[in-house]
Amino acid sequence: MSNEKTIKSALISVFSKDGLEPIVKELNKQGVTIYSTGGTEKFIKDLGINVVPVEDVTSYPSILGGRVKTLHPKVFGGILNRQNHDGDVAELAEYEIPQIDVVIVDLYPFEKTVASGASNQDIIEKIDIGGISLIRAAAKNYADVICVSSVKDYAEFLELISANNGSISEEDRKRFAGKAFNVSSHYDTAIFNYFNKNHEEAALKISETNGKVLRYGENPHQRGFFFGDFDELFTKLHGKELSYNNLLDVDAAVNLMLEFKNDAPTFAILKHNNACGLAQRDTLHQAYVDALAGDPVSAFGGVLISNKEIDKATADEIHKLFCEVVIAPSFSAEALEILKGKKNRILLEIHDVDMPQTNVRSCLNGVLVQDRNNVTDKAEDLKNVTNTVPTQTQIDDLIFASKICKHTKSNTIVLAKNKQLCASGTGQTSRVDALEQAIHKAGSFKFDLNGAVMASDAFFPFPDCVEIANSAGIKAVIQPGGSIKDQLSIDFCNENGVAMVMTGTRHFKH
Ligand SMILES: NC(=O)c1ncn([C@@H]2O[C@H](COP(=O)(O)O)[C@@H](O)[C@H]2O)c1NC=O
Repeated sequence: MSNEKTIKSALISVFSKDGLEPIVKELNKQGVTIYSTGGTEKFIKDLGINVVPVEDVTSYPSILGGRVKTLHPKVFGGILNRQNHDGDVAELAEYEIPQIDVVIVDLYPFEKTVASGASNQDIIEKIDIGGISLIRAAAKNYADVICVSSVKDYAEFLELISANNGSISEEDRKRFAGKAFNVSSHYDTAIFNYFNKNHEEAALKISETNGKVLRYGENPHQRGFFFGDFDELFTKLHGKELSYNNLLDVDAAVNLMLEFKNDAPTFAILKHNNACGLAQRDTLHQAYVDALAGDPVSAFGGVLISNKEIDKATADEIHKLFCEVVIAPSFSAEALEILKGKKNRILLEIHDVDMPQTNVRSCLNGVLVQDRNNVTDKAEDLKNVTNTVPTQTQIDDLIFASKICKHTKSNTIVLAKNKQLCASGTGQTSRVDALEQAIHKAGSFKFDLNGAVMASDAFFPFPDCVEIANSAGIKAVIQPGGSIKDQLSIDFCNENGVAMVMTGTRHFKH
């Protein structure tokens, strides 16, 4: 190992004292001089270990309620000096500055304080100034100093110092410096985002510290990574590693099923981010059977999601299908046993947490950001625009179809009947193509579209869609409205006894 340095002194200033004890004991065993701040100093003293208060170095007390305690040339000189620089060494001696070889800091918990709903004043007080400066200084001077900036790194640091009698290589010091700048930049991002809640500054700062290298990206020749806290949303119960495409499907499935979160048992099957089967029934087993009937061909290799615990009867059915992922709020013990029967099948228990309220995607040489589409069409939002008004059953189906439509790639047309997805046209370049695709698909799986309803993600520019739908037996339509030619579609519906409602809300999904 190159340029090993033996630790002789350490500055420790931590908010949370968790996990510190073994480190302090090891440093003490190795005869390291420990400098420390108020609460940390007391913690170390209480362990019966010698510690030098940082005030003895600075000859200043902690002032302004702790806002200034380590911010002093004698502290930062001790960290930032270059040990191979004669001028620095001379100045250290001249000003009686002690050399500091290790800095261990745990910052004030800014993000946790914001998340707790604390007052602005409490949040401001949790902006760590001294700690972040110590981290940056120690990391900058990794040539001589090692910086431990997170509890997560304590175990590794302890191993390093125990294994080599307190001697640490430059590679390790540099690696820890990288970790330190990860901590400091994440911390500043959180602070900026708190100050920039209303986007006064035209800047986007995203900091995800839980990165994961995926097997590959969308295709095997592309690299892929996921940056996010998967474990916050799911408990993975079984199966292989999730791929890039699995993650996209899981995202689509979760967002779709949130529409039915509090409804009767609902089951959805997705392929390539779109629902190819979805049904709502009195039992989950029946919901699954009827979802699968929507398109048993596409369901092969799909992602499955339910809004209720998966029971044995449903698991028995699912087990007959080759599917990549099954997501549910919970699985009964028997269901789990059955579904684990396929080694690679991924089983995810979804937690009851909110999805992010912002969508981000790459665009040109930058990123596009928008609010989440939080509008779900409800019965009270529907405006009857035709002489024929929909029946209650049709209204239920219209809302059901509109929820699926909202989560299907544009242009889309969704056909549904009795709370079952009959077929959809997805991602088509014209609305007529989407409708014709849906009718054709419904025909291939022997759906009788007489009495089915149609949902469209955006308005009908011409009356052609209602004309085609009527010919297929569809008698109720939901769409946002807003075309200058809306009246042509309304007139056709009136002449043919079709009920049409408008929502006023477009649900494009590109
Ligand atoms: N003001 C300073 O000079 C200063 N120096 C270190 N701190 C922080 O004080 C905390 C430790 O305080 P204590 O040892 O008193 O429990 C750490 O979170 C550390 O990041 C400071 N506090 C905030 O900026």
